[in-house]
Amino acid sequence: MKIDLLNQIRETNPVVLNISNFVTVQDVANGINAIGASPIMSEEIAETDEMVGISNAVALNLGAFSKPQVDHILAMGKAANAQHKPLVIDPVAVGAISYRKKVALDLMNQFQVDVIRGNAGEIAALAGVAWDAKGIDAGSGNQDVVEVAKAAAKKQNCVVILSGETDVITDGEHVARVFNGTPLFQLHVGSGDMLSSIVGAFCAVSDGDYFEAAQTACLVFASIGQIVADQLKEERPGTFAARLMDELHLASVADIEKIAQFD
Ligand SMILES: Nc1ncnc2c1ncn2[C@@H]1O[C@H](COP(=O)(O)OP(=O)(O)O)[C@@H](O)[C@H]1O
Ligand SMILES: Cc1ncsc1CCOP(=O)(O)O
Ligand SMILES: [Mg+2]
Repeated sequence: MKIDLLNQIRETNPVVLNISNFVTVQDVANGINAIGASPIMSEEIAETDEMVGISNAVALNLGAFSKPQVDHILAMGKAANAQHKPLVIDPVAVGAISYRKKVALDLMNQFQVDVIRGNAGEIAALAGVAWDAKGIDAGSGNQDVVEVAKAAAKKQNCVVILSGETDVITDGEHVARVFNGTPLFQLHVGSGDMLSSIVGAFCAVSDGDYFEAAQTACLVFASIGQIVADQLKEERPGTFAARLMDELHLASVADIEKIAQFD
């Protein structure tokens, strides 16, 4: 685990280009900014090549797309591949809505993603494993999440992050787990979207080791959430969200090393 990648983000301020969703766009932009990278959002297909050209990573969020946006997402994924920019996808609710699953799989047949970041319900759907997903949430299932994540990674030939109480990160062979975090993340819509784009920031400074970038992003994000939760005496979702932004900016590598739990 190379927690020092956090300092590299802060030193080099990489540009993370996002197709976001209207629900969480501001959280995602501010989350990227607070951790030390530079967000840019796009909603116009005509600017795709130029946008990808100025970016150090591309994050595609499938949270609330319309048909024209699917064309835009496709163009963005293809441009990221053509320009050798790291590509992350967040397949929001593909476990709950069959149309979304079909669109996500069609897209991933037409470009190669480097990292998929989803919750258990989403990753199980992409792996073709039975799971009872619930809307944007993970839902429930009794399959081993490590095996689910590995199956998805092998199928899509990329790194997969299956996030949750424990984050599982795998390239289909190697597996890492992050045990930090807080259930307060579940009380803030957009936690997963923020993580996915922050994974993009870590990929941008990773020299092509996306497995390491994905692990480190999970450890840093979950640990920062845990630091905030430890400051609160009770469950306060609003305060959690505001302080999460503060700590994304303030937390040091040493702060994270003190509480990091992973294998
Ligand atoms: N029960 C939990 N305990 C600790 N951390 C959690 C828990 N649930 C989610 N997280 C953390 O919340 C962040 C967002 O993940 P997740 O909730 O799985 O995404 P999504 O919002 O897409 O469903 C991750 O950093 C994950 O580690
Ligand atoms: C509520 C909602 N509806 C469509 S996208 C979205 C946000 C999902 O955010 P996250 O997966 O990060 O909780
Ligand atoms: Mg999500």
